[in-house]
Amino acid sequence: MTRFTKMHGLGNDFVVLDSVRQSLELAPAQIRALADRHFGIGCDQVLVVEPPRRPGADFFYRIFNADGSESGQCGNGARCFARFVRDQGLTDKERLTVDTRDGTLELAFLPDGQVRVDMGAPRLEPREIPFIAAARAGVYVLPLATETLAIGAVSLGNPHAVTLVEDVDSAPVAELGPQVARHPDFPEGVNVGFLQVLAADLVRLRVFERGVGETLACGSGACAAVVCARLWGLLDERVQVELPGGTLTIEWAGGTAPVWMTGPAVRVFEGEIAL
Ligand SMILES: N[C@@H](CCC[C@H](N)C(=O)O)C(=O)O
Repeated sequence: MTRFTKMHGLGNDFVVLDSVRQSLELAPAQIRALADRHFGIGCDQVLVVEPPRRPGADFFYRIFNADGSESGQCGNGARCFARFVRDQGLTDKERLTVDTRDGTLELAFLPDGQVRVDMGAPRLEPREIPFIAAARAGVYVLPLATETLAIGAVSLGNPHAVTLVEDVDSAPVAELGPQVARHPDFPEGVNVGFLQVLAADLVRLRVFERGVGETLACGSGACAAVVCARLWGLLDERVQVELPGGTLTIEWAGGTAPVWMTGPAVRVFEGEIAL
C-alpha cells in the first residue's frame, strides 16, 4: 500500500506522495488512475516529493497532470508541497529551496499560515516557452479554427498563453481553451489564461490547464497573467488575482525580477492506496 495526502491550493487539488521515505516510480497509467475522480482518489495533479538531487537544495518535487503528462512547474502545488514536508516531519525549516524538472523555487512560511513562493523570473523569449514565433512580441496573433486570438506568451517554468476578456464569467474557456492548449505553435502544449482586469491591482482569471482542463485555480497561470498584463501597461507591481477557488497575491517588479506568489495550502485527508 502507498500512503498519500490529499491537498488543495484554492481548489486546485493534489494527491501528494512521499518518495523520500517510500520508493516510488509511477507509470502514466498509475497517475491517471490516482487522478480519476470516479475510480481513483481524484485530483488535478499528482505531486511526488523526492530527496534533493544536488547540495543546496532541500527537496526535488515532480508534477504530473491528471492525464499522466509531466510538467516543470505548479504554483499551487509548490505551496502544498511546502506544507506537506512540514506536516510530515520531513523538515522543520522556515525557508525551503526546492528543485523541479525545469527550475528552482524558494519558499517561505508566513506567520498567518500562507506560503510565499519565489517563482523565478518569467521567460519571454519564444524558444524558452516554447512557442513558434518570428520574434519576441508583447502580443501575438494566434490563428484558431474560426477566429484569431490576441495572446501574451510566457514561461514560468511551464508555458502559458494569456488573453484579455471583458467578462471572465462568460469567457469562452471551454471552447477556446482546448484549441489553444493543443495549438501546433506551442509544441509542448500550453496553459491558457482568460484575464479580466478590474483595476490596476485587481484582476479575475480562469485557466484552462494543459493536461487537465479548467481548474479552480492555477498559481503559475496567475503569475503569467500578471506578467503579461504588466507588460501591457495595465497593472501595478502588486496584484490580487481572483480565481474561481479564491485569491492569490502576485508581485512582479518587472525585467529579470522574480515573480512572487502568496497564498494558502490546505491538507484535506490522508490514506493508503494500492498502486
Ligand atoms: N495548477 C498548476 C499548474 C500545473 C501544471 C500545468 N497544468 C502544466 O502542464 O504546465 C499551478 O498552480 O501552477
